[in-house]
Amino acid sequence: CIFELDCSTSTAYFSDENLVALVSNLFAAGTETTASTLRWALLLMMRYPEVQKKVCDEITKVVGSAQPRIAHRTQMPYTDAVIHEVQRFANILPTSLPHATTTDVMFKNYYIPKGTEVITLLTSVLRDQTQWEKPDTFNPEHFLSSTGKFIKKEAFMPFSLGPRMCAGESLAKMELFLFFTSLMQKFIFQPPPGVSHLDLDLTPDIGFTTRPMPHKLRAVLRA
Ligand code: HEM
Repeated sequence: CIFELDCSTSTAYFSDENLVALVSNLFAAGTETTASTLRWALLLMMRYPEVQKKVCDEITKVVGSAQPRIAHRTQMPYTDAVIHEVQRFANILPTSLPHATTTDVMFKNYYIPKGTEVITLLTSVLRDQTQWEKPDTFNPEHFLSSTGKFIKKEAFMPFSLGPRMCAGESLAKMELFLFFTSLMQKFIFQPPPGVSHLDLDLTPDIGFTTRPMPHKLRAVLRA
């Protein structure tokens, strides 16, 4: 079970109770995460208008006025890099989910007995100074080669790793691409009148997921 639901009261796999827990978990795991990432994306586009402009230019060139489709992604390295960098920078689940050792483990000279709760810190990888040129700065170039091609990075693991990594990774990636490009195709996002983009505060709010602070934004219809 993930989040707050307790599945320990039923022993049968296919009980109503289990079904309700599973469906609730899917909603909990699948909505807040994607929504928070998109909120970060809009805030970062307001904060970095030059990045937003490049995304819009790529959308105009590749998608035009058509409905964005997942097949467009491979032709849109800049937008792909921006979405990856939003996820890296936003780091929405910094401590992933708690796990427990199923056997006694020796790890880097530490003895961890069976049944010990283990919390992995995804921040330590997503902001690793040895892996990223500017770990604490929003910088889509982290995912771009010198010729503008998208490059995969081993240290990109906002969905965690291993057998219990995020079950919705592919769905989440599709959702992020389609929602983000559809919004950027239709609107330019700007701070409200009188607020400079340089003054936008990127300090995260406090909570189980790392969300941005509440911000006002202006969505101007693109001509
Ligand atoms: C930006 C979006 C998302 C991020 C960053 C994210 C990240 C994560 C992370 C870090 C975990 C914990 C992995 C671990 O325990 O090691 C997780 C688990 C999980 N996620 Fe996601 N997730 C996202 C979207 C989704 C979506 C859209 C769904 C499906 C509707 C989903 C379903 C799940 C489920 C079912 C688990 C538990 C897997 C298990 O315990 O075996 N997630 N997610």
